Amino acid sequence: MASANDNRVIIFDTTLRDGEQSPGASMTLDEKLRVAHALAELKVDVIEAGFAIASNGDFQSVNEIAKQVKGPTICSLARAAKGDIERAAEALEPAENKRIHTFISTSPLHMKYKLQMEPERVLEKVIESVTLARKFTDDVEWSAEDGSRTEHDFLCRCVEAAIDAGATTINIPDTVGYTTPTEYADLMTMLFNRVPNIDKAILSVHCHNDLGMAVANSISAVNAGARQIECTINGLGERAGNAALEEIVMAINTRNDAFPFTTGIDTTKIMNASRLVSAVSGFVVQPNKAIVGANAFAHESGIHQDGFLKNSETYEIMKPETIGLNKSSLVMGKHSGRHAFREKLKELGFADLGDNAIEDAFARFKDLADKKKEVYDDDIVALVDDGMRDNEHIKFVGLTVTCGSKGPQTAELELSVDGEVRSAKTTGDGPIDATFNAIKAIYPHDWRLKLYQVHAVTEGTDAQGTVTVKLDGEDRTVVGNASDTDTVVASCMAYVTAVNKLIEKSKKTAPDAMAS
Ligand SMILES: CC(=O)SCCNC(=O)CCNC(=O)[C@H](O)C(C)(C)COP(=O)(O)OP(=O)(O)OC[C@H]1O[C@@H](n2cnc3c(N)ncnc32)[C@H](O)[C@@H]1OP(=O)(O)O
Ligand SMILES: CC(C)C(=O)C(=O)O
Repeated sequence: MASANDNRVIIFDTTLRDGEQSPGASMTLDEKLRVAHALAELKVDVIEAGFAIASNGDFQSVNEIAKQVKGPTICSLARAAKGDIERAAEALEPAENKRIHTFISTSPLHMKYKLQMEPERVLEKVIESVTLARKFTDDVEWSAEDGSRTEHDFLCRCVEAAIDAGATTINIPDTVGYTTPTEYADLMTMLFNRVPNIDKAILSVHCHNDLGMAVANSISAVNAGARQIECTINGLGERAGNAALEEIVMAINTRNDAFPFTTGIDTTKIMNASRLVSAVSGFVVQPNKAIVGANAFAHESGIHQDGFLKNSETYEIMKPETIGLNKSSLVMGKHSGRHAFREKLKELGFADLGDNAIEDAFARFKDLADKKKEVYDDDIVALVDDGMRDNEHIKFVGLTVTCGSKGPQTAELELSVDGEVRSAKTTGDGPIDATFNAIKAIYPHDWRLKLYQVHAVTEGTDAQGTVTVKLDGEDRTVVGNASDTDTVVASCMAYVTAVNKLIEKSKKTAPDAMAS
């Protein structure tokens, strides 16, 4: 086991206990098991699986995790109460490695108002609870709840008594996220200096984020000799949350010169764990969240994108693969420049576009970016394709539709196919369906309509309707866009654009023998 003499920091994950205490974050048994397996893959050292006395459901979760999840030590929380400790022991019974984590408040405020106990009674409870827990396992953690607001003399007495009673880990929580990095480090130093048997236990920290300092406080305590950090995925937890596991681990990993410690964490599993916890807890990760936010490895500004493309280290201090992300993303928006635009075009399969076509498309991209928050890949494909309409095999000539409640809805369509005008008159379930049927009658194909979307680009009854059509070809999906004040005409043109793209693509991929 790690001690203050070596640099290995124990990662104690409490996503399933303190994380689940976030209002609205309750998880089902199945969800908890999935998270526990993800935590084992991440190689956390300890999983606090729940608070066994809290409910039958919590008991069952701890018990199933203890049965099924191999690798990490499995832990249950318990108050300084016989029933809590016995229930925790029962739930943990099947675990290969089990820990009972018992706690009681030690600050004057908590003892007086919450527990309504004299300090001497609290001290007795510390000894009784740790002694009882040790009957079930050699691995007992004792926490001084509200430890950072506890009087030093009393804290030292409690810690010494807990270690004497058999606690192997001593946790000093900053329960209400009140401490500061320097103050918390000094508290650790004070304990190392004043508690005579402190070398017989690992000193642990558990920080809340009420002032946004949970990660800084945790690392500062490790600098002062603590060797266990209690944390959660995505910083989930009571109120403003707990210290975020991914931030702690990546701070140690990235700034090992400043924080010369190691953890057992497989960082490539971080993203997976983060996404899972977000999905099961329903707590969306904010886009600008460190490490796992959607923007943590995304660049939109032209100057940053240019620097990043020349050397990613100009704007990235970590490699996305380190946390299990495929790659960084270049987000295209109004702040993007030509370097990123060219790169995006290459990514989208337009590697052979000439300089003029790129300039032209870039100008149209900037116009679009002024109107839209983010320009998606499909938008870029559509605007490049719009500029290449010269390659059209099928051209729109004219359309008349009859619609209304008396039906049937009919479309009379004229298209020019490779220069020859063809027409068809068809019915359908509404004017759009009738029109699309007419296109199929003129140019028969099996391609499937994947998406049909209409939105107005201007206001009023004369608004331009922009239609997006996605067609699924044999090996490629294409998008066709078109705008017109007549939505049915725009729909027809968007569909025809998509058909033209699939014809172009199938020509390019056709074997020579067939082409000749
Ligand atoms: C800082 C933390 O995160 S601590 C963990 C917080 N997590 C939770 O509370 C989630 C699970 N909790 C629960 O399900 C319930 O609170 C239970 C089952 C534990 C207890 O429920 P109840 O018996 O109804 O008690 P209730 O929650 O209303 O009050 C807590 C009682 O525990 C006492 N208590 C609180 N902490 C401790 C402790 N560490 N050791 C002993 N007693 C404690 C309180 O003084 C209070 O006692 P009282 O009933 O004599 O006044
Ligand atoms: C029970 C302890 C560890 C806790 O969650 C806290 O003090 O925040």
